[in-house]
Amino acid sequence: MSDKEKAGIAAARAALAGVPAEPGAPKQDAILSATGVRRAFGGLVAVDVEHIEVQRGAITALIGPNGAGKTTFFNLLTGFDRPSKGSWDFDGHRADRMRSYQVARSGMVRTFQLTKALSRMTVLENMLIGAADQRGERMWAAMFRGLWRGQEYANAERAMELLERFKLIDKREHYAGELSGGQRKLLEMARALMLRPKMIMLDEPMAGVNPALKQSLLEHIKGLREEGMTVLFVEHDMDMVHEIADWVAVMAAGQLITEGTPDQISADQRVIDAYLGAHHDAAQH
Ligand SMILES: Nc1ncnc2c1ncn2[C@@H]1O[C@H](COP(=O)(O)OP(=O)(O)OP(=O)(O)O)[C@@H](O)[C@H]1O
Repeated sequence: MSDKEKAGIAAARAALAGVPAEPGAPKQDAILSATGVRRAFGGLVAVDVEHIEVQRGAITALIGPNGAGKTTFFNLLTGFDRPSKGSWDFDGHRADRMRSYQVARSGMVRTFQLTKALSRMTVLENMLIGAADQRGERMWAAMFRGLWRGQEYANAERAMELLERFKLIDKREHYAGELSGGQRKLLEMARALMLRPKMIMLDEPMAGVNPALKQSLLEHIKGLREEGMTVLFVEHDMDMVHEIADWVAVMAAGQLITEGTPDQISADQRVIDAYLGAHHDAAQH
């Protein structure tokens, strides 16, 4: 483990050291703070989170059995769905009324459970599309060709740097559809970084990834914390949660049932009950 990595972990863990292991616990420096977030689909309440704070610069795992509401909560926070009620601040700004592209631009960027890589476009084109919601996509940019071009070159340079870092550089002219599941996950993470986010939200980054690439993905995620980024990820694989999470939040039936360090969470009877109670298949997921 490098010194930089050790320092990153130490800072994140120190910030969380005094935080009580209970739902909604206040954090020393919360980058995200949400209150009263509820989303119902007809009679089904998918999300009903009273309060949650996410510590800046830490890696937080969001776990819970299938159908607990984790993806729906991600969708709400990132503007891909609208809550029935609730409000939240991201990095000091009210974010619950923002559209998804505004959320991304404010520094909260997510990936999806099923990657959204466009299979009939090349890896490099996928990267450039990831940045497109900055200047290029806006109408006015077309009127200032020079500006737009400048942005494009900067984007291409950033894209190449990231492809190098994620070991996808040799694939840049390949169609994304030719990549393996794991490589697609890497591409999705690289693409999210085009926007230089403050917080990155990963929805099941390890699903469908072979063991060899898993380790590499883990290292990339740890690397994000070293750079000062905040990471919030949904994951079923408890080994992975143990290996990289500084903090764990647990959802069940739409609610945040508890929070704590990975060790505290594994020993928590409510968590054991939530997993074993409703969905026996969750452990194999
Ligand atoms: N668009 C929708 N319309 C109706 N019901 C929905 C919709 N999206 C989610 N749900 C329901 O909301 C509940 C929470 O689903 P969600 O996908 O958020 O759970 P999850 O914790 O992410 O599950 P998993 O771990 O399986 O991905 C589920 O009962 C699901 O069927």
